[in-house]
Amino acid sequence: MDDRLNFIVEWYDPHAALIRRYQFLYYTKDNTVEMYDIKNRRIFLKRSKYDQLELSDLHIGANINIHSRQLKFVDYGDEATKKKLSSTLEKTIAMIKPDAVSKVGHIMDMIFSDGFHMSKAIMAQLSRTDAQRFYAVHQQKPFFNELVDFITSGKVVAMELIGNDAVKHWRTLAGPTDSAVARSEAPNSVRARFGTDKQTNAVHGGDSPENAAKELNIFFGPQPQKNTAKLLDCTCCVIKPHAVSAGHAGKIIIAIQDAGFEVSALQMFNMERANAEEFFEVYKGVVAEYTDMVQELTSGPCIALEITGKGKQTPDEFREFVGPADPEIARHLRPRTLRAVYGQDKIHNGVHCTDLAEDALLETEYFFRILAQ
Ligand SMILES: Nc1ncnc2c1ncn2[C@@H]1O[C@H](COP(=O)(O)OP(=O)(O)OP(=O)(O)O)[C@@H](O)[C@H]1O
Repeated sequence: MDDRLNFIVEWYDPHAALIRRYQFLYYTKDNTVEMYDIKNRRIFLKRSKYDQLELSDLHIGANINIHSRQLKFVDYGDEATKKKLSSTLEKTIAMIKPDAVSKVGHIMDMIFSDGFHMSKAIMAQLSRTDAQRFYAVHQQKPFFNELVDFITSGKVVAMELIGNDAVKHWRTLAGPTDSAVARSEAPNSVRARFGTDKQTNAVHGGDSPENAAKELNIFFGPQPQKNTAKLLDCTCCVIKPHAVSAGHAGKIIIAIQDAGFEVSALQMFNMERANAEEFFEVYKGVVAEYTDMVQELTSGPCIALEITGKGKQTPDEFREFVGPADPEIARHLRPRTLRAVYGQDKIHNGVHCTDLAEDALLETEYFFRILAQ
C-alpha cells in the first residue's frame, strides 16, 4: 500500500455549525480518494476517481475542495505519509519587491513554468514595523534602514510556494543577490531579468524552511496583511481555478498589463460553495451553466484581481478585452481576447470579469473586502 497517502482533514459543516474530522486517503496510482468519518466510524466517501487532484496539492494547511466541500488538511494520518511528504515537499516564501511589482505576471509565469505549486498569494503594502520584523536578521547591517525604506516604498506581492526542495529551488530561480552578478552568472534568473543592482533586486526568497515560515506568517498568519484594493474606478477579474492549475495565471496577468490595465490588488482565494453561489447569484436561473460555474469556482484556488487604469471606463474596456463568455465564440469573433486564448468552454473560460459596469465595485468588494476578512 505504498501508493496510499493518509491525512486528517476538517470540514466546517454549515448546517450543523460544527467542524467534522475525516481520514482522507489518496491513492496516487489511480487518482482515487476515499474518506472515513472518524467520529462516527464509517465510510463517508467511497473510493472514487478524483482526477483534478495532484500530489503537490496535498500538504498540511492546504484547503481543497472535494465534491464542493472545502477540506482543510490539518495533519498527516500516519507516519509513512509524514515521512514521505515532509522529506520531499517544502514550503517557501517568494516576495516580489516594489521595483518589480509591475512585472508580477512575468515573475509568476517563471514560477509556474518552473513547476512550483502556489498555495497563497497577496499584494500588500508593508508598514515600517512589519518590514523591520521581516528583515530582523539584517538589523545590524549598515544597509538595514535603506532596505526598510525600499521595501516600504511601494506594494509587494507575497506568495507561498510548495515544491521539492522549494527553498533552494526558488533561491536558484531568483538568482544571485546582486542583479549585475545575476546577469553574468545566471542570465535566466528573475534578478537577471528584472533586478537593477544589489538592493533593488526584484525578489526575495526565504533562506531556510524555518525563516520562510516566519516570513510567511507576517503575510498569512493570525494577523494577515491587508490587500491593496482601492475600490475606485475598478473592476473585478477572477482567474478561474482551471486556469490557475494549468499554470496560466502569469500569462493572463502579462496580457492584462500589456493591454494598459493596472493590477492594483491581487489575492488568492479558496472559495466555499456558499460563497461561489452568492457571487454567481445573478446568473442563477438565467444561465444554464450556473451549477457548473459554481462547481468550477470551488474546484481549487482562484486568483482575484482588482483591475484599474482606465478611469471610469475600466469596467467596460476590461469586459471588451476579456471577450465573449463562450471561448468558442470568442475564438471565432475576437481571437485575441483573453477567453479566446485561455478558455476551453463556457464553464472553463479562463477568467470571470464583471459584466455590468454598475456591478464592478460590488464584485471587487466581494472578494477584497468581504471574503478577505
Ligand atoms: N550591500 C548591500 N547594500 C544594499 N542592500 C543590500 C546589500 N546586501 C543586501 N542588500 C539587500 O538586502 C536583502 C537581503 O540581503 P541578503 O544578503 O539576505 O540577500 P539574499 O538572501 O540574496 O536576498 P533576500 O533575503 O532578499 O532573498 C537583499 O535582497 C538586498 O535587497
